[in-house]
Amino acid sequence: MDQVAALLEERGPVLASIAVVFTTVLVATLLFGSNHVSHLPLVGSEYGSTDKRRKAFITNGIDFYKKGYEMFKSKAYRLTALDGDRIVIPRHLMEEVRQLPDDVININKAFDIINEHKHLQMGNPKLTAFMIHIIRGDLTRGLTRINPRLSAETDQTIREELPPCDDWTSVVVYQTILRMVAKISGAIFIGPELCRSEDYLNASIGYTLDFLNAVTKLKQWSKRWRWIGRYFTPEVDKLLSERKKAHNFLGPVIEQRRAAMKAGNDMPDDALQWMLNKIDEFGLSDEVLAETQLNLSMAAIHTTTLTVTMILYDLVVRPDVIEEVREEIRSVLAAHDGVMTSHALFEMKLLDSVMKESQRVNPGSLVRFQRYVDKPVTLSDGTHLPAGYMIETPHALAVQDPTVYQNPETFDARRFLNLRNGTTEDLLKYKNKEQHQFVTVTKDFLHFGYGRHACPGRFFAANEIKLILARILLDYDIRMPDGQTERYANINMGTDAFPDPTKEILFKRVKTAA
Ligand code: HEM
Repeated sequence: MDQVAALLEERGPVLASIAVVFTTVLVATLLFGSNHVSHLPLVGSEYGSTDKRRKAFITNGIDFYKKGYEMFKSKAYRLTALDGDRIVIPRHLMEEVRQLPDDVININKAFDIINEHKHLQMGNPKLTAFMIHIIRGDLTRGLTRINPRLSAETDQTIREELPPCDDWTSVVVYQTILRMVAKISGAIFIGPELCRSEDYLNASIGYTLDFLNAVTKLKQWSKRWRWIGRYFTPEVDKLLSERKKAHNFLGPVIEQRRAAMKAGNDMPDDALQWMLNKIDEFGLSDEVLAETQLNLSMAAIHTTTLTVTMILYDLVVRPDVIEEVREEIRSVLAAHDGVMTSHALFEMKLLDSVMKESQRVNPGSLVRFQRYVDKPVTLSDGTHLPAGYMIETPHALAVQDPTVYQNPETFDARRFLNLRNGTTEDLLKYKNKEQHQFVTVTKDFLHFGYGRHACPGRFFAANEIKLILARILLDYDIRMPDGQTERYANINMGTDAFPDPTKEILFKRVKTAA
């Protein structure tokens, strides 16, 4: 005892310092350690264990987000989704979060988790980087040059895909628009002949559906059993066999292009060629090139189709809006010698407003900006994001919040037009009112995501959507089937909402003066 007393007397200050440092490290680890999240409130805790919360999320997911939004508008919170705990980031922190580097919040790893890439043999980050490079550098930059072709393809495809419609004719909207979008996009992705082949259409349309089916079915297995569940999920085998078929179709197409290049022929101006021109620079094989084409279709075709279908469902129950939009299209075209140039499309500002309002009212997914936290980080308000967690933001709730947009429950065709030209009060107080355009991403409107990974295809999509809608509205009258006046309800699946793909509307060709 005496020895201990002597030691304490002699080394007391040193031991005390060690104790202070040890305690500080311990407290800091507990508070901000890589997996520490208890400072974030947990929505749904009343359901009990993680497994019970996960099950409750399957049926009440939307309520979880709504509750979290009401309770913690300006604070991050947690909830347990299908793949485990997620951290939901409030709108005001998005400006800060979007600037975090990719090695801190990672979109590719988020897609790996959301889309079950490991089990579906997908998710090559080099391929994704290559595809984004082509979309940004060749497709978007070339839009003004490409637009006349896109416009001609749109006119031709609408004539091909719609029946004659000499009298009122019923059309299944989603299916028809899907083929239109696949052909029109395909004309720019792979060329105007191949995009019309049924093999290409099957690959570009069917593959995405097979992929969505496989992911949905696989997710029904609990996360820890998916590696084995994959072998009992026929939808996964279907996806893999369809991928093989798509490669069998695309392989020879690529070989022919290579042979034509070697022979010094004039080469087409399409995404396949832009890819061939740059693939060596990226050190990728022709096999990966075929996969890149498939991924391009997956990113582009269904997203664009869902958007056009939603807009048509919104418009068909509002004949007065159709008339106003039509007037705008006619007067813009008159000022542009009847040609749908990129500038003419930009001038269709009411149409742009209708498109954005349709996205606001039908946000598709409740959440956006899904990222995987790869390295822990603490935000300026003290919110700690531990590594290994998924983060996201409740976009759908923000765009329907009366403090963000006035009378959010009303479909106001002119909402974004009036915000752009300053005739409505802008609750968001943007200095640059052009931020209310369809293609603009802001922390308040994340339909196309946000930050450096915001959808790179949105400029192409916006042009294509405007061209399709403008041509349909100019050449056809549309109306609901007899006796129906209500907009077709969306189908809710978990936290996503889709337009009903089975619904029909009536088309009749507008008689032009002889
Ligand atoms: C209206 C149609 C479309 C919608 C609603 C849409 C929506 C989105 C969203 C929400 C993201 C995630 C962004 C983020 O989390 O920050 C995204 C990413 C992406 N989109 Fe789109 N998209 C559309 C059309 C297209 C088209 C036409 C293309 C190709 C031409 C395309 C290519 C991509 C790619 C490659 C990414 C990944 C970007 C990255 O990882 O950096 N999208 N899109």
